[in-house]
Amino acid sequence: NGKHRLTDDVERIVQEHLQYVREDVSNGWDLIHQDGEMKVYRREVEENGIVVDPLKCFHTIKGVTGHEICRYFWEFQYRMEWETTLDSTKIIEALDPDTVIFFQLHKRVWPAAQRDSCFWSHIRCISNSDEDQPTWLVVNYTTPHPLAPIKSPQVRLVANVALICETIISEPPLNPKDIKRENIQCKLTYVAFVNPGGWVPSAALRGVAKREYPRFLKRFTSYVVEQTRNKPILF
Ligand SMILES: CCCc1ccc(-c2ccc(S(=O)(=O)CCO)cc2)cc1[C@H]1C[C@H]1c1ccccn1
Repeated sequence: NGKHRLTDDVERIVQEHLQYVREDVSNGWDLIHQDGEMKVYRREVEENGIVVDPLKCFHTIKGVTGHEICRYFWEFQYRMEWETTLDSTKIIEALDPDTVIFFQLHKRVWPAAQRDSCFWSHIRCISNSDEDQPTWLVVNYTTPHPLAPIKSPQVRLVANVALICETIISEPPLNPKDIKRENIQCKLTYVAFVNPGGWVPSAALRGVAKREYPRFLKRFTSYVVEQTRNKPILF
């Protein structure tokens, strides 16, 4: 794909996430939610009195591929179908076929001021030779943009989010064409570093995050299972 002004930034952040996704959550992370295969962990971190808790979620979803999960997460046209925490979303620039810039208005989290976000969103397939299936990922990373001016009373949040997916095929048939959805599953890791961009009562923000992240991940993954149920498998 074509080189653009953010090519180097995208490469650097993608590589950072590929390192970070391997770090285990044994020390310093609290398990804040578990629901079947979904496990949500959080570290309590404050920067200048602002809660910036990193979040890490592991989930295994039967019947879908990592490419399908990443595709529905990245594509603009599905966003408002699964995202319940947004007032609006739009693409303000396309940098290449796999990298676009979003501008989003987030629903107000009382008593905080309304947040908006502007981030590049990049989707990529990483073929790891030893594994049979490639890794698919999406990274959303805050960036300034002339078409997303910071306008009071909205507060610009700072987000660095990655969705990294592996596809597992159990009992692979001799002919890949015979693979059925009951033989595939996606193992996903979702990491979110969100700085609310201005002071929010820490207890309130921690409560919203503890409720909203599991809800959003459950809703999003269920949405992809529904949307792909009778469609050919996208590897
Ligand atoms: C005051 C700031 C609140 C707040 C704003 C925004 C976000 C947030 C940003 C980006 C992404 S995403 O995964 O990149 C999907 C893009 O649409 C998810 C969540 C999180 C919170 C924190 C509160 C947590 C939360 C988590 C999930 C959904 C909504 N809110």
